Amino acid sequence: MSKVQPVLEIEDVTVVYDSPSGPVQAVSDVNLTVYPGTIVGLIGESGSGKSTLANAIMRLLRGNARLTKGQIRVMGTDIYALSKRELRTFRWSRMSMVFQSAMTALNPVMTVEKQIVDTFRSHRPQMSVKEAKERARDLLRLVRIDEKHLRSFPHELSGGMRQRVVIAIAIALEPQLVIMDEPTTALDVVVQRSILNQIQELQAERGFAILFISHDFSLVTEIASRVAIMYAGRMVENTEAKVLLPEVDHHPYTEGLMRAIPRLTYEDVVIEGIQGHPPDLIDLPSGCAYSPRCPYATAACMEIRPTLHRLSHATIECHLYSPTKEGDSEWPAKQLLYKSTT
Ligand SMILES: Nc1ncnc2c1ncn2[C@@H]1O[C@H](COP(=O)(O)OP(=O)(O)OP(=O)(O)O)[C@@H](O)[C@H]1O
Ligand code: NI
Repeated sequence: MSKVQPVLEIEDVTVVYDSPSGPVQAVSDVNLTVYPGTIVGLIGESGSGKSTLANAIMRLLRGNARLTKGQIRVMGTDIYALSKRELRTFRWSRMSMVFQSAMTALNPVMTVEKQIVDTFRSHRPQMSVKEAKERARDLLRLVRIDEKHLRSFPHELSGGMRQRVVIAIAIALEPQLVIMDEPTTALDVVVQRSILNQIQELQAERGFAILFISHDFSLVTEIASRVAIMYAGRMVENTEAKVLLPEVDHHPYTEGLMRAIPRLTYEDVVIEGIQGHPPDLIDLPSGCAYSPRCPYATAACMEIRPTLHRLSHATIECHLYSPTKEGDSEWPAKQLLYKSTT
């Protein structure tokens, strides 16, 4: 089998926000690879660094944000080695992003048609206005919006329609990678469902890869084949989605997220949240960032930062899965906890 070139390779990426109280470590030593035509989910609670990582990939870090370490390659190209001009052509034609709020992504004083036509014309100057208009009509049809809305302004559309327009613009130039940062969060459940189906259909038809960001665990496991889990700026686990089951070994944080999904019992809905709060990103603990909340944590976890351990179904950054800890009571062990609780 020949080696498939990944669409996205993130290597040891660290992003810091400078703040008056010190550097905020929003993303720390993150690694991630996305292959063509796949959907990778990125989850983690609010403030875990998901959007910061997305902006770093798109080279959209602004103001006090700095990429201090690492490399990001899209289709083999180092995004940070591109000139400004090269980056402009690269963005939207090779990689694009769907932001959470369609209102901020769209120009309020421009018709839908004009926005799509402009996207084509700015990247493909040789394309005639007539052809760009035809393409705009095709795109709207693709996202199932009546072509009469070509003449609509964003405020004349429903939230769901606006997000469909944003998705249409994101895939207009046929990029190989589309980053979707909470693309349906602002919408009600029914619209959310229909847009999600639409995203899956478009992806299957056009074959682009998606990095799908969400804090909704069940949504992500439904749409993605792999799931990357962030905690306090670190990617603590990268797993196949289909093995996200209670009986399979995962990071304790992933286990906590799984337990936090509402489950129907005979009488009631049981939601077991994760106790405690994420750490202060200005003053990260020296050991495992999750240790203060982790039911398995030992003194060693508080002091020594775990490294990534490769299991057959997942890569997990946790001392539980270190092969060298055996027989050493200093290190956490799952069996002990299971025994004590059953
Ligand atoms: N401009 C900024 N200056 C300082 N800190 C920032 C800035 N922007 C974000 N942060 C901090 O960086 C961390 C990561 O934020 P980020 O928005 O990437 O998280 P997120 O996982 O996308 O969260 P959410 O689910 O709420 O969108 C947070 O602690 C946030 O407070
Ligand atoms: Ni975010």
